[in-house]
Amino acid sequence: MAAVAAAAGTFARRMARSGVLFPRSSPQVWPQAARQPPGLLPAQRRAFSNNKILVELDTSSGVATMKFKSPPVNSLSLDFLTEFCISLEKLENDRACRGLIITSAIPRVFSSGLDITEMCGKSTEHYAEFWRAVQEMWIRLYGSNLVTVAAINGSSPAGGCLIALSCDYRIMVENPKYVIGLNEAQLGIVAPFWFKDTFVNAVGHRAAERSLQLGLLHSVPEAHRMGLVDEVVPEEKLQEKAVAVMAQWLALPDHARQLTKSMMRKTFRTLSSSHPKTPSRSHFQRTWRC
Ligand SMILES: CC/C=C\CCC/C=C/C(=O)SCCNC(=O)CCNC(=O)[C@H](O)C(C)(C)COP(=O)(O)OP(=O)(O)OC[C@H]1O[C@@H](n2cnc3c(N)ncnc32)[C@H](O)[C@@H]1OP(=O)(O)O
Repeated sequence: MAAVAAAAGTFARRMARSGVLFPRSSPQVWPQAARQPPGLLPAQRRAFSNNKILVELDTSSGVATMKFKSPPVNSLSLDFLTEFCISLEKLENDRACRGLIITSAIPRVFSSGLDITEMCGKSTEHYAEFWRAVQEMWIRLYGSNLVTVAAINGSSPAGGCLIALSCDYRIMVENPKYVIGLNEAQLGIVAPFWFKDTFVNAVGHRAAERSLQLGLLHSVPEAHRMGLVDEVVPEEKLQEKAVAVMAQWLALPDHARQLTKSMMRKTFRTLSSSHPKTPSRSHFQRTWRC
């Protein structure tokens, strides 16, 4: 318990050092981008970056694109998760931003999921901090007020799939080599219940039960058929499609869409507010035999 509290403090300090203010206090009002003072021509693009993630915000459309750029496979390390939360928080606090497209700058991989090296041979405090960061990433993304579109341009197992599932809409590139799913059971581990709930929410109970028990990684057509991804496109059309989908979602008043999203995801937010327990150090070590 003390380790979890210490981890929460460390994570909060990392976020605070970033200069990010949170939590967001009031819902945005539509349309953000139209509320620029008349006569002032704002810079159309803003960008910020760290060594894991690049973010570009087009202030004229209100749409930001977040690109994962952490070679070799965009694994979700503690640093990555921290940078992710900081970047998301910055966008949430930017009145010019209404929508976020998440994609990868690494060829063939969207994200390989949780960084396995973070879960081996580390201290209790480290596991607690890491686990806290995993939960925080999900809570913030799943509960985000922004319209979130996952433009999945590569394989996306386990935690990578969770990121996609936490978005409002998923578009995946058609490629016979790409797979997506919660494959934890194949690794001999159990997907945490909030991974499972997010999955069930997208594909329904029966499909989730089969897929999770077998730890399946689905091909793109299969993922599309079962509703794990909403749309499939050729690689060269991905960005154009993501922008078109975003425009469709942003055509609605923010407050109505946000309240609806919040209503749909409320059960999860209630669950998450109690911060599911961190697995113990011995659990990590037994799981990964390290
Ligand atoms: C106690 C814990 C309790 C519960 C946890 C439950 C929740 C767990 C969620 C997770 O997300 S666990 C992680 C699950 N992830 C995977 O199973 C993915 C494994 N990786 C792959 O399938 C492939 O790497 C790929 C993403 C499809 C990419 O394939 P590619 O052929 O392009 O690359 P390659 O396999 O050669 O890998 C390159 C390089 O990257 C390292 N790697 C891969 N995945 C991870 C990872 N998740 N974490 C850390 N490192 C990873 C891999 O070892 C290679 O390293 P090397 O070059 O040094 O050998």
